[in-house]
Amino acid sequence: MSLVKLYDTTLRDGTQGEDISFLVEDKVRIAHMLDESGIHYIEGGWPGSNPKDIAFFKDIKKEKLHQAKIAAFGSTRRAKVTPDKDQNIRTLVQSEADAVTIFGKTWDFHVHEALRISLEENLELIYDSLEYLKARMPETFYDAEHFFDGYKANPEYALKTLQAAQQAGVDCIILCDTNGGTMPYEFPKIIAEVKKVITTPLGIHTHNDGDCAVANSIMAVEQGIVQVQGTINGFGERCGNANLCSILPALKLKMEKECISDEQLRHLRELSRFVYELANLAPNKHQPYVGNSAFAHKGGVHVSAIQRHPETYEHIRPELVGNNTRVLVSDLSGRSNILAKASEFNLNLDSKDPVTLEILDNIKDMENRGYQFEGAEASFELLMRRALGTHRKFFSLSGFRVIDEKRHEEGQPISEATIMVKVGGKVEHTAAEGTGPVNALDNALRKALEKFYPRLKEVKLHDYKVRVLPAGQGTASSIRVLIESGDKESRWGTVGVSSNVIEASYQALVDSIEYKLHKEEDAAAKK
Ligand SMILES: CC(=O)SCCNC(=O)CCNC(=O)[C@H](O)C(C)(C)COP(=O)(O)OP(=O)(O)OC[C@H]1O[C@@H](n2cnc3c(N)ncnc32)[C@H](O)[C@@H]1OP(=O)(O)O
Ligand SMILES: CC(=O)C(=O)O
Repeated sequence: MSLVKLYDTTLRDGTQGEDISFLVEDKVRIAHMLDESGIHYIEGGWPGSNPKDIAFFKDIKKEKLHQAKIAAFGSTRRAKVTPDKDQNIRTLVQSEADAVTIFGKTWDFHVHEALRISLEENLELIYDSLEYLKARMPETFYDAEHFFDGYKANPEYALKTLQAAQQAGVDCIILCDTNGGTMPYEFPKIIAEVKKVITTPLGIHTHNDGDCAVANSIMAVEQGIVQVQGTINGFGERCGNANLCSILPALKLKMEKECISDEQLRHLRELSRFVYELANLAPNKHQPYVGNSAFAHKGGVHVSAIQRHPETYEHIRPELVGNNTRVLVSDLSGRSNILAKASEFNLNLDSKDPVTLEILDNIKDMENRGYQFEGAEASFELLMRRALGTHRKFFSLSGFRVIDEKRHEEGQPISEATIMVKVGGKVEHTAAEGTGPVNALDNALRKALEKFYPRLKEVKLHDYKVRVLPAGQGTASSIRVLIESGDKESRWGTVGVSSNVIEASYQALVDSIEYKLHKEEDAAAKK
């Protein structure tokens, strides 16, 4: 197995992505996580850009990392100054990073248009910036910006820029697909031409504008490239950078390259979610390898087959990257989906039991009426319990009333709910206010029930989604409400459907409460 060095630029190029920003403390936490995950180089930022990035390099010096090296990023010197006078180059040296990476121009068009200097002057910029840094930094890398576009426009000049970097003695020359439009089939020929004149180790840095960043990085590794740059979750400028969460398992599991350990790979999903969390973004559920849907099976035929052998519809074992197989329930289900779910919920169900078919028919009918169980597994579990006769009715509703009152044109409406419930023969009548009618109803219902079931206090409402179902009846359309609730241990989803948004919300709220009460009862029975 040959070694591929991983170079993460989440903290630099990743933050060039729209909506991505990290505090210095977040950057330090992410750096620790990347270090534990076996990443060899962590590009922490551009110290010549802003005080936050300078602070990162200062703070990270105080931290103990296991093996990762910290790299500082910048550009070649400005045209009219020598490296020792160039503020950007000086801050790179002052960062005291373990490695430095600077980008320079490869594409003659960029030299003319962006720098507005001669081609010869650009070669001088590259050479003497790198020579200066090489003498002062432990390791020096050169990002050949727009290498592939530059090569296609003027191969002779593009190679001359790489030669200037090689003459300055850099440790690695990184070929960048900066505009992200190069196609995988272009890589073998271009890299073979580079290797004819460049003996310095080569790296790859790709962007995802043509949706080929991961494929292009893999092609480059196939051509003998030894450093792969990318970001966690593919964060980065425009459409993002090459996604290391896809490249890592590809290198390890498909190409058998030495890069990180099996144990580190098993934490890949955790790493992905940690970075989403600190970026304050919802994880992409369809993300390959690490997303919630990456190993989620919906079609009945698929579910039947994976139960016989997982490899029928899974390209790797999900556990290898810290993920797991999921079975979804919908109108595309067959008996296998129902049986898999029953076993997941510890419910006894046999494939020959007529209840299995009854549940399946019920789901298909309900999905036709607008219910959706994919995001509402708790409602589905309750539906199964009802069919199996193991559902317990913890309370019954005697009635509720919700009032929304707006007293002035400019004033906020006031919402109030009253509810009457019966619990074991006792009647409870409560009222509560809320920030809206559904919140008021939720507050009143909990207030009434918490007296009997105090552990309901632990339940928090995490998400509330309303979807108008496409029946074309305007404000008289059917409404689907999906609620996500949770306690200290877990989260669960419930669903309600009605032409009345309050009724749809009530159904989803009641399912959420009943699910929690069943969960508590089952846990108590186990003890
Ligand atoms: C492909 C990449 O992702 S490269 C990284 C891009 N990332 C960023 O730009 C984020 C951080 N950038 C910044 O904070 C700012 O742009 C700074 C501090 C670096 C520079 O700010 P300013 O001095 O105001 O310049 P500005 O942002 O307008 O950039 C244009 C300048 O960069 C120069 N420049 C661009 N690329 C290079 C290069 N490779 N080498 C030297 N100079 C360069 C241009 O010639 C121009 O200088 P001029 O105005 O003197 O002609
Ligand atoms: C250097 C860099 O980030 C790029 O070329 O995309």
